[in-house]
Amino acid sequence: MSSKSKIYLIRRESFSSAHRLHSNHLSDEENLRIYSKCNNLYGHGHNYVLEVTVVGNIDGKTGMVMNISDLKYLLAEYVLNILDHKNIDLDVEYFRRNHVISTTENVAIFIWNQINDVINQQYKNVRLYEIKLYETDKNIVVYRGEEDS
Ligand SMILES: Nc1nc2c(c(=O)[nH]1)N=C([C@H](O)[C@H](O)COP(=O)(O)OP(=O)(O)OP(=O)(O)O)CN2
Ligand SMILES: [Zn+2]
Repeated sequence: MSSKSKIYLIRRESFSSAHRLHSNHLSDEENLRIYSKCNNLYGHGHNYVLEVTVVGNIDGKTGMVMNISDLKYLLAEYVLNILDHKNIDLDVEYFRRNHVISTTENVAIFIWNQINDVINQQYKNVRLYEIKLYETDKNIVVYRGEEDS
């Protein structure tokens, strides 16, 4: 027996990473003009706060949409172990290999892509709804997997 109530379940995690905002599509002058202090050669760091929201119905047998502990372990394996205490540009293959600019927008999309398929494969009645990523208290990005048509 499952309820039809649609529940949004949120897990908050934090991680510390270094990065440098630098685009291979821009000259050094343009990089400095656009990214200013964030383009400093040896980078800088952030204590990111991540809020992952999944949505689903309550399972009548467990009273849960999914066990938040399972979400915790999933985030540890696919996100935190990869990003925490790393240099995003140098240590994270997706950013290093593809020269992806490590803006909060691109890190949020990376996190979505890291866990969306895993959640869809492991949980029939749950889907990933939102990645909310705080680069600082004031700089926040929300991504819901939407693509403009
Ligand atoms: N669209 C984006 N703009 C900027 C990003 C980003 O990821 N997406 N990132 C940065 C830099 O990473 C920079 O480090 C932001 O830090 P900072 O300027 O210190 O953050 P605050 O704005 O919170 O600092 P205050 O000076 O206290 O306002 C820049 N832009
Ligand atoms: Zn930064």
